[in-house]
Amino acid sequence: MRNIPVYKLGRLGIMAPFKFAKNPLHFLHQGFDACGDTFKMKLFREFVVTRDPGFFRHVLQQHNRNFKKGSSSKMLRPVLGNGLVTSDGDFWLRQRRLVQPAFHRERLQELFLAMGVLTASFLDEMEAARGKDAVDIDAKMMGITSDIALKTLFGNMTTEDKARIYQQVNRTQKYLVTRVRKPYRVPIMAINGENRRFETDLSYFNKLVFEFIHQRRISGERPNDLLQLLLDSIDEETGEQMNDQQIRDEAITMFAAGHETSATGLSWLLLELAKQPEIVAKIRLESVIFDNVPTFNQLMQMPYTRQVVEEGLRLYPPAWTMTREATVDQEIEGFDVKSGTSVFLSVFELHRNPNLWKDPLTFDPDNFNADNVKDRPKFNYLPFGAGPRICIGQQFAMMEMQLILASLLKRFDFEADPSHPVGMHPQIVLKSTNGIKLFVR
Ligand code: HEM
Repeated sequence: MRNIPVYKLGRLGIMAPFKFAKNPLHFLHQGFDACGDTFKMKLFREFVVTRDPGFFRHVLQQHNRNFKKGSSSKMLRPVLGNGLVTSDGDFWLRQRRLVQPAFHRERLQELFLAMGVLTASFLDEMEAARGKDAVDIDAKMMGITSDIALKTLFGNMTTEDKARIYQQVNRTQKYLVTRVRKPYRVPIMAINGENRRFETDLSYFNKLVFEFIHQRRISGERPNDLLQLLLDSIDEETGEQMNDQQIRDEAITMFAAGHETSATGLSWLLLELAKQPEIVAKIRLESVIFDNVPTFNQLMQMPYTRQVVEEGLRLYPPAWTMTREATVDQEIEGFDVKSGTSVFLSVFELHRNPNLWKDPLTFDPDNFNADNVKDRPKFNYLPFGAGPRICIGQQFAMMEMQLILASLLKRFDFEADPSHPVGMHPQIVLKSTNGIKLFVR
């Protein structure tokens, strides 16, 4: 068996956690440059970091039972509870069986109607920005995708509650990421009010969600949204249903997993397309079949738009990393991996791995034309993960991103703001440093 190359952090190793916290993408990239597609490094504790598709296959699919979610999910548990993203083992399997039917194709087609209505009014909102100062496109995308997530999950909600949720989600994410990336700040957070604010945000959010569940149970109404599907779902084997706490955990998990990911993916795409008029022209050619926003069937007739979204998720994968913890000693791709090892699967680097992609840094939707897709091994491209824990909302997200992208580009031109440089700033999802600003024309 081979030894895993060690990423030597040198005499400045003591600074490594700070360097990692400041720019994790650059830090890891240097590791791959120095060691190849898999390496070991010690950052508070030992990690195996990889961009080797064989490793992804082993961990996510072939031997997925040899791993658990590990410390990454512990960080999210205070907010997501024991929902699909954070649970493991039999409990996870049972929940997955209960939630899966909510994402069947016919259900999604029904949810698509709500997405279309919200996208149409979003276009009118964007109209107000035409010809004015550059807009914060991240904020706009978070606005529409959280509107869609809240509507498809809970039905109607007041504007005030929506605005508060939006603000709290941002704060909560920063809080959780800081605790993991900068553990030296944890004691400060206990005294500077950050812990207290987090608790207050969370209890407001919980109260709101439990109230939604309660109201729905007593109202006798049965709207077509995800909350209703969660309330109705029955485990076929045991006949059991979810209690309020489980429904709360799954609903918040879907909200958390399901809107910032799509929003970030769309923001990066719009920034990229602001530099790619030929690609925009091709999307517009496909868009002649609809007027304002496409129907579900029209969207299915727009393969190039789909390719553009897929390429966006390659170069800017919102879920830029997945982590697991080995639960047994094992051999992975010839390497000896001990039980308890944390494995850091870098989706970002997998998608830019020069050994797997021709011109990996060039935005090229033809990477996803039928011929190229046919010839590509499945584990070279994993924006939604793989194996039993593959993203449950994959189809929902693809539909949503194509719908919003095609509708926006049909009506508007976007232009980057040269006075606002953009860098990548990975948090739980691959955010930008200071937001993305675009002129709307
Ligand atoms: C562009 C948008 C999205 C991306 C890139 C994305 C990516 C991912 C990835 C990579 C995973 C696997 C994580 C792992 O194995 O550790 C995942 C899991 C998950 N995603 Fe998504 N996701 C997106 C949208 C959504 C949406 C719209 C929903 C729900 C409405 C959703 C709900 C979930 C859930 C519940 C899981 C956990 C599944 C399980 O462990 O059984 N995601 N997602």
